[in-house]
Amino acid sequence: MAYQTLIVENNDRVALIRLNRPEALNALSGELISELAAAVTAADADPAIRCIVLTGSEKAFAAGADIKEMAAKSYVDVLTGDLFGPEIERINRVRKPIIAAVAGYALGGGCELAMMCDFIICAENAKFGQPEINLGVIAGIGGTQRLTRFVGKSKAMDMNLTGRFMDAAEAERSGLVSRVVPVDKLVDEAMAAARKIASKSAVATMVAKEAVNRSYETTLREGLLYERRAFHALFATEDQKEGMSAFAEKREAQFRDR
Ligand SMILES: CC(C)(O)CC(=O)SCCNC(=O)CCNC(=O)[C@H](O)C(C)(C)COP(=O)(O)OP(=O)(O)OC[C@H]1O[C@@H](n2cnc3c(N)ncnc32)[C@H](O)[C@@H]1OP(=O)(O)O
Repeated sequence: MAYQTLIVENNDRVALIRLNRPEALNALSGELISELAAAVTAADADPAIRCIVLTGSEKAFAAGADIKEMAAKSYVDVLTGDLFGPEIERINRVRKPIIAAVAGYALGGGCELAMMCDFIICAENAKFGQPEINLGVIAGIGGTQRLTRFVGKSKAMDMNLTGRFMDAAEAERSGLVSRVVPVDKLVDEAMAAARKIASKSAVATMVAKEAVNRSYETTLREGLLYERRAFHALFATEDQKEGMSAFAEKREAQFRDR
């Protein structure tokens, strides 16, 4: 499919999706967000793809929702049109792992989009923020909920109430990102992580993603039981036999996703 605001490359079982609206710092226009939802859904359905990497440019991952496009909308418009709702639901339903590779600004919806991914690798120049308060609104797709779970109440309040940005070092210290790398290594590092994930059992990978995400939505007791049962269930797969035999035989496992 041809996209106007994205560049999609499928490379060695990894879909690399680049947001591509440089003139607006990858602001999330209606067109961009619909194309992104379509691209991640297509990658999720493609049996040749095992992992997705989402990135932007060196200057901006994404500077948030497109303010100029939203400015004149009324309450009735955004409520009845469910602004962002359906597209974000589609992105959140992706079952394959998604890595956000963030350089430059990840603000508002950009920060929220990165947090929707399974983990974030960022460049040394990354800046995260929820500056919606400066526009007379609040975050609308995760900035008050996911950010609080990542960095705790105090920092999430600070960022949502003052609109201040967090740099890469603070983001790593706070647990928002998993690693920080030089800008020119960002995409290579994210692609290497994605290829590593692609080499594992796709069944175990999918179950692991679901189990970690479950920890956000349930009690510890329920989550631990869910995890244990999911672990037990993987003993019904050929990949469990292959993985454990390969360990004992001191060779690389050849997973077949069965
Ligand atoms: C998803 C929700 C519900 O949570 C809501 C949101 O996300 S609301 C949006 C939150 N984001 C912001 O408030 C960030 C807005 N952008 C900026 O503050 C600055 O652009 C900057 C600090 C990221 C970068 O500043 P600078 O380097 O000076 O570049 P600019 O000249 O400002 O920008 C270049 C160009 O991009 C356009 N731009 C930038 N951000 C947006 C945006 N969010 N929406 C629409 N357009 C954006 C900016 O207007 C410039 O274009 P021109 O005016 O020169 O044509």
